Amino acid sequence: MASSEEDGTVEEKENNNKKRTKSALATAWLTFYNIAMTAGWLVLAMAMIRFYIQKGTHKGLYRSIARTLKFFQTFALVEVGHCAIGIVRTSVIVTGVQVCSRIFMVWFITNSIRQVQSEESVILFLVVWTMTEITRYSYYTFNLLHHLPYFIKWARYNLFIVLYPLGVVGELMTIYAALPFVRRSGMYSMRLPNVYNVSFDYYYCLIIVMLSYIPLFPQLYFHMLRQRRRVLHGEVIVEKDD
Ligand SMILES: CCCCCCCCCCCCC[C@@H](O)CC(=O)SCCNC(=O)CCNC(=O)[C@H](O)C(C)(C)COP(=O)(O)OP(=O)(O)OC[C@H]1O[C@@H](n2cnc3c(N)ncnc32)[C@H](O)[C@@H]1OP(=O)(O)O
Repeated sequence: MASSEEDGTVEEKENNNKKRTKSALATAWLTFYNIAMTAGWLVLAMAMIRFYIQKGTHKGLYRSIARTLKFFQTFALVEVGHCAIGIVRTSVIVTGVQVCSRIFMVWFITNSIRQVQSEESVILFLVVWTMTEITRYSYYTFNLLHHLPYFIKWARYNLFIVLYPLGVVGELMTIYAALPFVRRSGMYSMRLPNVYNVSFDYYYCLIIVMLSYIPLFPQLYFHMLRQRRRVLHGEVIVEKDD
């Protein structure tokens, strides 16, 4: 009897130790990840400012930062993994929609369609993304280190009110500007007849993507408004499971 109680205690201790090691590892990884991402987006901000000061135009800016942007935005896919394995308390779906829509914008629109790279709308979403990500990743970093300055917390949960819609405007205008080039070139499309007997039109796919902002964006925006109430005003919010 005594020995089984002792066994139970040893097991509990081992489990607690495992949990502590797991959470210390997770915290170490998240701290490293958030510092790297803050640095990455800061590098992008500096590169954009330097380009504009030197050239006095936004034309060519996208090409000059394309590699860094593609790297850091694509790396954000790791965040879907963070949610899936439970090391951050965020919905996989919310994070997945946010990250995938950005990756789609970078790889399948801006990177693929050279003609849109000099549009003002590209600069709009680039500036907005950069401001958001520097704030967001530095918020997570300072929060993990338990030294969160109030202005970063304030910026994280207030700036999005304006930046989120502005980013959406930039993204939608860029996709809209891409439509004529996509239609003319027939890129990423498959016409019948072909060996697979499948037809796909990227032009209509882009229209569907644009329309999908109507149901999806409000969900992301209201999610952030709920987070804002929870973090800044201490409201207890019960989120539905994924
Ligand atoms: C393939 C075809 C695709 C077609 C797509 C169709 C379109 C769909 C529409 C999409 C529209 C998107 C538009 C968008 O791209 C435009 C812009 O982004 S403009 C710029 C403005 N944007 C923003 O402000 C972004 C706001 N969004 C986000 O911050 C995140 O993406 C979001 C997932 C929404 C964040 O939600 P989350 O629930 O994570 O909020 P919190 O930051 O408050 O975090 C909750 C808790 O988790 C902890 N956490 C999260 N991540 C980390 C991390 N990396 N390290 C450490 N801790 C982390 C956080 O601290 C919170 O913890 P606690 O609960 O303890 O406080």
